[in-house]
Amino acid sequence: MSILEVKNVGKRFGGLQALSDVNLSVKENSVHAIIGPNGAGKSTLLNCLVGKLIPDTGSVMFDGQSVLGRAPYEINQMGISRVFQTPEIFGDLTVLENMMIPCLAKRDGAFELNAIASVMSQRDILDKAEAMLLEMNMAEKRHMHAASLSRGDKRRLEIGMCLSQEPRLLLLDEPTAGMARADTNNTIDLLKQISDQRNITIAIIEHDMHVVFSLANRITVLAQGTPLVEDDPENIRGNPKVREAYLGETA
Ligand SMILES: Nc1ncnc2c1ncn2[C@@H]1O[C@H](COP(=O)(O)OP(=O)(O)OP(=O)(O)O)[C@@H](O)[C@H]1O
Repeated sequence: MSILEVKNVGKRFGGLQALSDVNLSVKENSVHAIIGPNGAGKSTLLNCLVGKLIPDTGSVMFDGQSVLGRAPYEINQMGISRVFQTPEIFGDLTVLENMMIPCLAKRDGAFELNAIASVMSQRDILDKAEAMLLEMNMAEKRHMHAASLSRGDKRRLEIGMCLSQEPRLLLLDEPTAGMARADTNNTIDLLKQISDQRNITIAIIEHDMHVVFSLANRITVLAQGTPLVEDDPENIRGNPKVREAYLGETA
């Protein structure tokens, strides 16, 4: 069963047709990668899924409900959580305080940063944040300032913060961009663990084919704003159309 259905989506920026006739069906509990050369429209598509952009044409349905016209926070509350290319964490707060923010937002629907101090004593929020840090293998770093974490750990923290909102669909925009190989491999292992142990669907935009083929069980290739092919990884790997679209990029 599909949890996300994109039908005939088009998006134009002035004279540039960034997306045209995009159809995408993401199966529940799958890891679905969206790949394609630079400028293919991957980020534009992702932005259409989370309410940052409104497509000119087509529909985007999540779990049977349209996301179009809804604000990003409403789409988030529907169960779609997004991890950005640059980690969106609060560098001046500790790892634990960062993790408490989405736990608070999940419980209360909103949060204020200065409320963190007063909720340090609230057992349920603290317990939830600590449990998530344990799951993310970051418990021993709970009192470090988030700014001092390695790139891989910042990403790990941000993924944990997204999961605290208990999303059904996790969207990842190049989660390993700029990482050293060791951090990339740790992130792959973390995402595998999340996919195996949680009732969650993952959609990932990624340039690193090592990451794509390590994680994805379905791949959509975008080229010039249109899906070129959607298939299982083993069929994508040797597809001549995909190789041609990448024009020498590793596919
Ligand atoms: N806000 C915007 N205004 C004008 N043009 C835009 C805007 N956003 C994206 N574009 C253009 O739309 C096209 C698709 O861009 P997009 O960022 O979606 O591609 P991408 O596949 O994510 O590329 P990359 O892999 O380099 O991140 C590009 O030609 C880009 O320059």
